[in-house]
Amino acid sequence: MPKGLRIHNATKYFGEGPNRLTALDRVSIEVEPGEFVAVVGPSGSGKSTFLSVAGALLQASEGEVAVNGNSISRLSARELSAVRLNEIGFIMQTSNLVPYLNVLDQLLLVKRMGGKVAAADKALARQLLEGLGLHAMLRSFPENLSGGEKQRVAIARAFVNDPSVILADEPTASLDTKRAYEVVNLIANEVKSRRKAAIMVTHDERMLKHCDKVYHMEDGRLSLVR
Ligand SMILES: Nc1ncnc2c1ncn2[C@@H]1O[C@H](COP(=O)(O)OP(=O)(O)OP(=O)(O)O)[C@@H](O)[C@H]1O
Repeated sequence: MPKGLRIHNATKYFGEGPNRLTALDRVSIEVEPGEFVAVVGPSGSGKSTFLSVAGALLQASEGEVAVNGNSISRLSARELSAVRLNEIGFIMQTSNLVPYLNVLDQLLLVKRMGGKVAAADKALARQLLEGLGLHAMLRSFPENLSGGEKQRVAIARAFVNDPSVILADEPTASLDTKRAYEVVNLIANEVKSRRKAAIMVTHDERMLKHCDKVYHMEDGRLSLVR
């Protein structure tokens, strides 16, 4: 099966019987390694549900999801958790850094969740942080970082397990325009150079120029805009 992210006819229902709501309606998408796609759409259209299904946080009610060539549609909760740790990097609206860990340790914490931290892990963590312009801040704590710097740490953290897929949910929501451009540009650069399949949900049309494709979500249906 091809690498990257493949979703075929994914439908997600919430509730049952007459209260059943179709949050995702036969959604299909293929994102290749090195491809950065955006998903835009109104509030309540299903974007968060879509990212949750793509990121193994929620199972689709129907349809197929494959990550890095492996179907995740029939995995146990434990197996899904391993997929999330090893194959998916999440970047959220706010950086969600651990207040009492310095910048380097924010990344090493993720490595520790997967087992022992090797010298190569530390080297990758440093390389990512330095590539994102944080070389002078490896020992800084979150309280001493600006919003843009915190979000750059969150980007590095998403890449540190070398996942196949990067999912970003409104990563610029808490930033001013200049910082927002910087952050999206940095995500795009890392996605390209490290060959990740990446999806960004955004309300901000100005960020779309960094993306290879743009999809629109409406009433749980996904369509290609460009
Ligand atoms: N856990 C849930 N249980 C029941 N309904 C849900 C659940 N999660 C989402 N929904 C419903 O599914 C639909 C899609 O919601 P979703 O959060 O995916 O939209 P969204 O496009 O991300 O919205 P926003 O931009 O406001 O975050 C909405 O009608 C929402 O109320």
